[in-house]
Amino acid sequence: MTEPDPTLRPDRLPEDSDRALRPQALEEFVGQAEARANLRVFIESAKMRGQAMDHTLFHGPPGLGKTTLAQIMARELGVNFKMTSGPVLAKAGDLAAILTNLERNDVLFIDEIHRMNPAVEEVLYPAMEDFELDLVIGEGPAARTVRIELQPFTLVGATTRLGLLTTPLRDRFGIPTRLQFYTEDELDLIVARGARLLGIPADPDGTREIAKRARGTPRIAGRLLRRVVDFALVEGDGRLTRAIADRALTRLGVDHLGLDGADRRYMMLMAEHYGGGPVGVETLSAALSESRDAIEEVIEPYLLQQGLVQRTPRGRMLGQRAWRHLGLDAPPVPGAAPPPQGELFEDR
Ligand SMILES: Nc1ncnc2c1ncn2[C@@H]1O[C@H](COP(=O)(O)OP(=O)(O)OP(=O)(O)O)[C@@H](O)[C@H]1O
Ligand SMILES: [Mg+2]
Repeated sequence: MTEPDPTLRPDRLPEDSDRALRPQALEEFVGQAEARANLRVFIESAKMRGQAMDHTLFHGPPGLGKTTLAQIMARELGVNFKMTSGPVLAKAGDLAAILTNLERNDVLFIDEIHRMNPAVEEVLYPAMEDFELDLVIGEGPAARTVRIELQPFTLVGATTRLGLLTTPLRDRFGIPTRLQFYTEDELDLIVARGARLLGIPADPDGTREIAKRARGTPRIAGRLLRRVVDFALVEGDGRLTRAIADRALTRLGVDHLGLDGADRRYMMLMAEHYGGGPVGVETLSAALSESRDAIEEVIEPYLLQQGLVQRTPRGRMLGQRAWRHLGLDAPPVPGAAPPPQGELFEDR
């Protein structure tokens, strides 16, 4: 089985740390209109009050802008941005050290907050609630607790798996914000902006072609843009046209819905081996040699959003649209009316 091209997956790659395409201000951030409008109000209000903004949780599939929004928040609030992640905070002391070093109203960003060690999470509760830290000094009978006052701060958490957050942690976020997949129009704006920043002239139907095939995800849009620019420079005349975009994306294995090899393998497996389902995620995971997490976090959210796959209590099912996309006939549903198109008693 060939490995999927990492360009096409929303997972993080080193090239994402390239700041060129990352929006720096809320004004520049395209899409997520509702979240953006609300954040604007909460940021302005915190500034007017001179207080730390309420703790904010961003959740949603990878590559939709959680980290970007956290950085923008700090910049708009005019405070420092400190960043860490759940798996990195091994001991309670690691988090305590970070918290005691925060300045007034700073933003502390904890990525993958669902992967925090429970002992570390306990430290976070009083810190979030009362800006206090309870530290245990010494061991055994001599151990005592000291309370340390912290500067007020804003915790910004990010997670791709809201369901894995403990209830007490989730309840301590005043501003939970779900990020949605982007529309084609929004991605078109993002790609056009990216082309401008990369200094490449672009036709409107060239950027549109990338937007259509970016799987609703700005991170993928940015990567596809870079690859199309490579083709435009080497095989075209340096202009991002629809023809160049189509040729580049087809060469990368991105189909016209933006699905890549891993998406199609997932759908084909369901169609050919399980009659379209229902089939359990563990079974799919074993058959595809993909981790269950990768299937649930990376592959499925977009397929679900597009109505290509459905989640049922008995497992995953292929939608009608997926059968059509794969160019296959869906099996007849027992007891259902025959399909409207074609002859009623057509001999098949
Ligand atoms: N609204 C947007 N407009 C333009 N570019 C965006 C937007 N949102 C995200 N991006 C770009 O997409 C890339 C991914 O964004 P980001 O790293 O913030 O995603 P994420 O949600 O934190 O992903 P992960 O779950 O993997 O951490 C970044 O390079 C950023 O420049
Ligand atoms: Mg991130």
